[in-house]
Amino acid sequence: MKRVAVIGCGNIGTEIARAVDKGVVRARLVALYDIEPGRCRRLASGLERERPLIAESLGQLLGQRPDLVVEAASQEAVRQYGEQILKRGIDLVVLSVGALLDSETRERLRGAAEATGARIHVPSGAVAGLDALKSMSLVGVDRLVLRTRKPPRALAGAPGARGVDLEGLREPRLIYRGPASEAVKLFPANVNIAAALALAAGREPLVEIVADPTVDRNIHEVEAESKVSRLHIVVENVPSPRNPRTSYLALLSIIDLLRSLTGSVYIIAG
Ligand SMILES: NC(=O)C1=CN([C@@H]2O[C@H](COP(=O)(O)OP(=O)(O)OC[C@H]3O[C@@H](n4cnc5c(N)ncnc54)[C@H](OP(=O)(O)O)[C@@H]3O)[C@@H](O)[C@H]2O)C=CC1
Ligand SMILES: O=C([O-])CC(=O)C(=O)O
Repeated sequence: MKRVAVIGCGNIGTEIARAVDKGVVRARLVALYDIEPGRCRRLASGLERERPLIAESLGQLLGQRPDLVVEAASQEAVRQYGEQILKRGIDLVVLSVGALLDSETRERLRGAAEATGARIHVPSGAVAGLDALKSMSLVGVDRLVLRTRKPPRALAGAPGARGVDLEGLREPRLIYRGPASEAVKLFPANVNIAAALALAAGREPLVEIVADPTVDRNIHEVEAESKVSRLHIVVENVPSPRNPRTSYLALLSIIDLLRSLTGSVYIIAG
């Protein structure tokens, strides 16, 4: 069985650990790491099958010889640890995909991966259509737009929503319009999918974010045009139970990716 280690013991790290513990992902969970080790201890205490090492550093985590490391922490964590993991020849699943829109970080990680043959994996998250976008990118995507509509509480705390009276909103309000590379800095926990779209399409989407008190779902609309196809996809997602920012579909897409990477049947669809 593949050996998996997780960086970040918050919402998503917890879901991943539980999925491994329950056998939904057939792998061994060998190490956990977080800035705050107490979070890893709490998480590990709820696991039944195997107690992973609570690492005090990245070095200790890598000492457990993982085949795969999942970053479920922050864009900063991708910048801090990504290169060292890949340089050891270990595959990396990046959830804070926004970090990869910074060209310096992306090229550093790409260089490390190419040097060792390790791979960087990005989940499809809360959207669909990455498969078609990747195909369209072979002839060039001429236009790409992501319109994200979330209930105000899902946007609370984002640097880009500072100064907006989210609680007082009675009607939908456009609170951001601009390039994906800026959107992922201003809304780091809300539009990682903008980065996944950019990587698939080979160009940045224009991102619009609407705080909408009339909806209870996270809605993502993708429009793309190339000379071979026009794409229009709308995904209406139920928020995940523990974190309204994250769509439940995004959690499932991460579990599904891990099942593909650790199992013997590999269906490539994203
Ligand atoms: N690709 C996708 O589809 C999606 C990706 N995401 C992204 O995944 C990441 C995890 O999300 P989520 O689980 O909800 O976040 P949480 O905040 O619940 O958990 C993240 C944990 O990682 C810790 N952490 C942050 N930075 C570091 C670091 N440099 N080194 C070690 N630990 C660190 C945090 O500590 P502290 O709180 O002290 O910072 C926290 O305990 C986020 O970046 C989020 O934006 C989210 C949804 C969908
Ligand atoms: O889950 C969602 O709706 C999208 C999201 O938070 C992200 O991509 O960061």
